[in-house]
Amino acid sequence: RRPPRRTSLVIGPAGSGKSTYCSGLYQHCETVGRRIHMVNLDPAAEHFSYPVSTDIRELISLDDVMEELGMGPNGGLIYCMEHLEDNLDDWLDEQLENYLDDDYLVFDCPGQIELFTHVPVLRNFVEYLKRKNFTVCAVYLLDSQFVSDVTKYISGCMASLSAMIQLELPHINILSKMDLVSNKKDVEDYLNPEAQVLLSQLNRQMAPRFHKLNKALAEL
Ligand SMILES: Nc1nc2c(ncn2[C@@H]2O[C@H](COP(=O)(O)OP(=O)(O)OP(=O)(O)O)[C@@H](O)[C@H]2O)c(=O)[nH]1
Repeated sequence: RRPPRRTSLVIGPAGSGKSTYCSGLYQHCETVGRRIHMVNLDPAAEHFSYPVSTDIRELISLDDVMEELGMGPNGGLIYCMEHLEDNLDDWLDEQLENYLDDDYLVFDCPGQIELFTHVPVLRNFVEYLKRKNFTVCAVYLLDSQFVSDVTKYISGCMASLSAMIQLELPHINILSKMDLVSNKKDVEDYLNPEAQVLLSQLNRQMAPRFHKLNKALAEL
């Protein structure tokens, strides 16, 4: 049996820094002599700061779908991803044949949160990769502004947790845009937060009728 091939799925909300992370990772691998290929899975992407080896837009692009089917950007995106799903066993199979077993593949995904919270497309994509003998890791980018305030922190954690549950993959959270954080100590406080501290911060900001909900969230 061949050893598993390695890949990661770069996910996270729109604008969280996925493409920038991919670009940094590409440069790092180039420097250390590791063969890496970047796969663009965003049918709406236009500019890249890394060389794209395989591009979903060769199969389908959001512009074409919106123009030809009269769909809006979100419905069109889901349509494109479902089209990809329907073409995994031919189009993507053919693309993956170009790579060697030891090559590292990185999939730069679209930022629409529904793709990794409740729509099954990415989940099915992951199952496909596993069938093809890939080990898959989820890399979840979160803008560091989400660790500047307790309500944003809860919302950021919930979105990440939802991706963890939906994809069931080894999961790495990465805080992006750390250079924009003026007080690094604030971030440290959120890395291993005490439930009780979160709860009292939440309760201070919110009306008493939310206190029971806050307690349940802080415990989670
Ligand atoms: N200051 C700073 N800006 C960053 C950093 N990472 C990303 N950005 C900026 O944030 C914006 C969005 O970054 P992208 O890498 O395009 O984010 P994305 O998640 O790929 O975006 P979508 O594909 O549209 O979902 C760009 O203007 C980047 O230059 C960072 O570490 N620091």
